[in-house]
Amino acid sequence: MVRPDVTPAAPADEQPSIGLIGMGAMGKMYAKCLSDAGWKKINICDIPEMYDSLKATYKDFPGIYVRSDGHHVSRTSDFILYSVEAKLLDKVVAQYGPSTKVGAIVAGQTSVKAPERAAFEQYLPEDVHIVSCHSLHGPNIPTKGQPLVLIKHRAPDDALTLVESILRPLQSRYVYMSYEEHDEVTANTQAVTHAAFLSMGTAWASAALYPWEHGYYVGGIETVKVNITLRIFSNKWHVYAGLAILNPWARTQIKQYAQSTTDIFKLMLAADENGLRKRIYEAKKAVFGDGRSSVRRPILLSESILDQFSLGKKEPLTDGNRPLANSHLSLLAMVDCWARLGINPFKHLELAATPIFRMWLGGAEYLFRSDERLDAAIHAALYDVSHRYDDVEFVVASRGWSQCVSFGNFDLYQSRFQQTAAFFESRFEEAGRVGTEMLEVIMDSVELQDNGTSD
Ligand SMILES: NC(=O)C1=CN([C@@H]2O[C@H](COP(=O)(O)OP(=O)(O)OC[C@H]3O[C@@H](n4cnc5c(N)ncnc54)[C@H](OP(=O)(O)O)[C@@H]3O)[C@@H](O)[C@H]2O)C=CC1
Ligand SMILES: O=C(O)C(=O)Cc1ccc(O)cc1
Repeated sequence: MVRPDVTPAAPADEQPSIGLIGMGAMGKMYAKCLSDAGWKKINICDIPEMYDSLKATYKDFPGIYVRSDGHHVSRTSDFILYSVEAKLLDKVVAQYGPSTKVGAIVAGQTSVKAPERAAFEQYLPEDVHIVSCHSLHGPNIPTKGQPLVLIKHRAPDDALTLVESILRPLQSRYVYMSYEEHDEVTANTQAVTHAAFLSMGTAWASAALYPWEHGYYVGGIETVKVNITLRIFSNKWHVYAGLAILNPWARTQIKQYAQSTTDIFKLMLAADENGLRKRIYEAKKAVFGDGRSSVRRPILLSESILDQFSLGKKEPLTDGNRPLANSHLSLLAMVDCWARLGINPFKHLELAATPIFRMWLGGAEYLFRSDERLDAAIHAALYDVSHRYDDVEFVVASRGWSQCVSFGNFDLYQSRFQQTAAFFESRFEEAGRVGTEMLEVIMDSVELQDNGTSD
């Protein structure tokens, strides 16, 4: 029996055997980190066709054993983590779940938990435990300090302690939730945030416009929009499709985002200044408070920091000596959507924010905390038509993504995603590098603030 508080310093015969099924981006990240830390019995597999290439990749990794399939991994491991596509999970667990070793603990890395829970409950034998997890960040972000959700679903306390011990080398911050809480929170944070960036990408691709090349989307929060959009489209489509389509809460959030976008755009077209100001300022009050009592320190995105990460080599277009105003429809709609759904994004920020959600909330806060900036956006939305072409594409794109998610259509999602991704593909390498640097610098500056050392 393995001690629940075991560490990688323990002799190999006292260590738990760890099983990783699915050796894509996330499986690889976990294998490397756990092996580097000194866990000595890590069984891995992907689909059988990948066996030889996995053997070659891991030949020099101490403690990593490539197995022929998930049956072998399941039969030999005390802790088994499935890191496969959400849509395939049911099939994969149906196949290998019944082979799980008696008394083992099973987890899933799946970004959406409703189908994972159903598959585990249906196919795992009664004599195995379920303690699931979810790293709330992509595979290219350092794991240290990032939220790692742990879900003790069907297990004694000791099983949770053992999972904590096994995953401790990631140095992530454990966040404890139930399966239901997980899906509600990630619908509020990830799914609706992705809807905004997917819509921006599709809008720019539909307009055949590389946003950083024309001086409009250069510098400040425009840099966040461009870099995160490209980051999302360079990731795997199935990650975003799964967490939006299979999450029972997500379609409501994404639908409201598209509705907020449309409603605001109608007020813009009607040049209804009173109506638009009222709606935006009510949303601001609901999400950011009345400005008199600041309950928390702002995220503080700094223009000077963000400017360093712009993909655009052009100077931003200006109006006199100010940067050209943008309606920031995507951000106005985001805050309106949070307000209408009664979502408090700051509650999620403290508990379970992904780096992308943190950046997006930072962008919203940057715009909404300053009445001067917000008024400039409202004024541009009503009277400056230079962004109208982009805004109309954005409305169409956001409704298209919402429909695609509510139809639950994976094929349509894949086509939409890949079509837009193809438009941006030539810049993925640069955008990935610059985007990672940007996220790291912003996360470091947040850490400094949290430690009270930024002043
Ligand atoms: N990427 C991200 O940013 C994050 C992803 N996640 C979640 O983690 C999970 C994995 O994502 P990610 O690693 O990015 O995706 P990948 O597509 O990179 O990896 C999934 C892997 O599982 C393999 N697989 C499929 N079927 C089987 C099987 N029967 N036996 C063994 N392996 C199989 C796939 O093979 P094949 O390609 O041939 O299908 C693929 O190599 C998903 O559920 C995702 O939602 C969670 C946090 C962040
Ligand atoms: O940070 C984000 O929202 C990302 O896009 C990366 C990501 C994708 C899927 C997850 O389950 C967790 C993180």
